[in-house]
Amino acid sequence: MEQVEGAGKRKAPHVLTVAGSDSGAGAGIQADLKACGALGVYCSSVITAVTAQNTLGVQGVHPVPVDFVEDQLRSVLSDMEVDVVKTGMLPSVDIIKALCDKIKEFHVKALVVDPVMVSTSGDVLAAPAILDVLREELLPMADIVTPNLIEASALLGGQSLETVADMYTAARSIHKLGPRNVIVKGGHLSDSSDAVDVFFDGEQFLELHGQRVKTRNTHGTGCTLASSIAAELAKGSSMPQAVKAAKNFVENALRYSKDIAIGAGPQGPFDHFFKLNDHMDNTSEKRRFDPNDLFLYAVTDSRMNKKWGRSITEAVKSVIEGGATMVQLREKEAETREFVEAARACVEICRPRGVPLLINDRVDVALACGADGVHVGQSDMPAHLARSLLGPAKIIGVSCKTPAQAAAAFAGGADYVGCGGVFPTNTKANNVTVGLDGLRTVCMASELPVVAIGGIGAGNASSVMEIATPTLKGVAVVSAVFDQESIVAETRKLKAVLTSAVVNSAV
Ligand SMILES: Nc1ncnc2c1ncn2[C@@H]1O[C@H](COP(=O)(O)OP(=O)(O)OP(=O)(O)O)[C@@H](O)[C@H]1O
Ligand SMILES: Cc1ncc(CO)c(N)n1
Ligand SMILES: [Mg+2]
Repeated sequence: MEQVEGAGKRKAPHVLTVAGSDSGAGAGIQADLKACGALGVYCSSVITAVTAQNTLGVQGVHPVPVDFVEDQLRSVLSDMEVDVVKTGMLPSVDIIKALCDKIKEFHVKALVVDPVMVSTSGDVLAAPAILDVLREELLPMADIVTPNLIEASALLGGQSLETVADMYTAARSIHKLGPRNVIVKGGHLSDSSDAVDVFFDGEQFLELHGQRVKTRNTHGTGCTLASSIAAELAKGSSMPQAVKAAKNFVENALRYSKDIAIGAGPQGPFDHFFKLNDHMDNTSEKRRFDPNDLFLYAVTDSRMNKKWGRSITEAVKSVIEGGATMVQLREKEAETREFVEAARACVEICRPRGVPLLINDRVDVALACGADGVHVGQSDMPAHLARSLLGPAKIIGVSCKTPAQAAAAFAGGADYVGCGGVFPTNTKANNVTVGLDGLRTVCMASELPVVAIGGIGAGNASSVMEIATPTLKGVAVVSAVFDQESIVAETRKLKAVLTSAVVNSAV
C-alpha cells in the first residue's frame, strides 16, 4: 500500500476557469476545458452563468446565483491545488466581489482576466455596471488582462480604438488600472491582413503578429487565448512565453479548422484538438507525392537479404546509393516487433536521403514507424480505408491488374498504381502475368501514375518503358537489385537503362 501512495504522485498543472457556459461549446467554459486539455493542463470549472448560444448568437443568459458561485469556488479551491485562475464571463458585481474574496482567501500563482463583456455577435454578456468593480477590484489583482478592442475601449470609458497605435495607447492606459500585464487583442482590427495583438508589461511593448486566417470559425478565440495563456503559466512558462505560445495555438487551431462546418450562423466554433486529428483529416489540401519518385522503385525481400547475408538496412542503404528513387519494405515473414524496428531504422536511412519509404500491406506498421505510406494489394486493406487511417499526406499505392482495379484505386484515394506482373517472376508465387499488353491497357486507362512490376531488370526494362504512355512513371524491382552480389552496381546499371529508355522515347 505505501508503495502506491508514494510512487504514483505527480502534480498536474491546474487551471480553474471561472466563466459562463456556452451551449454551442465554441466559447466560454467549453473552450477553456478544450484549450487546457489540448495543452496538457487539468482544468476545473466554476460556472457563473448558463447561456443559450449557437453560431447565430446568444439566445439567452441565465446567471448562477452568487451563493452557488461561491460554493463552487470553495469546493474547488479548498480541495484542489489550483495554479492559475482564469476568468471569463462574470455577469454581476456580486459575482466579481465573491470571486475577489475567494482568490484572496486561497493562494493561486496567477490570475488571468478575460474581461468578457459583449459577444462577437453583439450580445451583452455582462452589464456595464460591472465595469467599476472590474476596474477597481479584479484588474488590480490580475497578472494579465486580455481585452479585445471593444472591451479595451469600454474599460477606458468609451475611447475609440481603431489602429495598432491606438492599441499601444490603450495597453498603457489599462496597465495603469493595476494589472501586471496587458494584451490588447486585435482580432477585430478592421482591414488588416495579419492578426496583431499588443502586449505590455509596464515597461516594454511586444507586438504579436500572426497570420489572419480567412475563416468564419473564430467563435471562442478570445476565451481560448486567455485559457491558453493560463495553461502555459500553469506549466511554468514566463508571461511573454505564455502569451506567444497561446497566440500560436489559436492561430494553428484556426488554420486547421478553417473549413469545418458547424451551425448555420455567421460565426462557427473551431477545433482545439487539431493535434489529435490532423493526420486523420481527409479534406486538408496538402499532398506530398511526386510521381517521378516511381522511376526506380526498389521493393525489399527478406529471403534475398538472408541469402546474401545482409541486413535490411544495409540493403536499403545500398539500393539508394545505387540510385533508387523510392523504397518499399515487403516483409512477409517478419514478426510485427521485428518489422517495426527494421522499418524505423529504414525511415532513418531514407528520410535524410529524400527517398520515400513505403510499407507493404501493414498500415499499422507504417503509422508506427512514421513511414511515408503503404502499398496495398487487392486482398489487403482497401485504399479508402488506408486513406482514412493514414490521412492526406501519406502515399498510398495499390497493385492492379485491370483498368477496373485502377479506377477503384483512384476512387479510393490512392496515389499510384503498381501494375503487374509484367513478366513471369519467382518473387511472387501464383501471380498472374499481365504482360506488356496488360500493362499498356492499365496505363492507358489509369487516372493515376503507374509503376510496372514483375520480373523487370536491366535486360527488359527498356521494353517496358517503351510503352511510353504519360502515366507510366517507372519500374519496381525486387530480384534485379536485391538478389545480386552488388546491390549498388546492379541498381546503377538499371538506372542507366531506364534513363536512356526515357531519353529514347522522348526523341
Ligand atoms: N482570423 C483570425 N486569424 C488569426 N488570428 C485571429 C483571428 N481572429 C482572431 N484572432 C486572434 O485570436 C485572439 C482573440 O482575439 P479576438 O480579438 O477575436 O478576441 P475576442 O473578441 O475576445 O474573441 P471572442 O469571439 O472569443 O470573444 C487574438 O490573439 C487574435 O489575434
Ligand atoms: C459563455 C461565453 N463566454 C464568453 C464568450 C465570448 O466569446 C461567449 N460568447 N460566451
Ligand atoms: Mg472575448
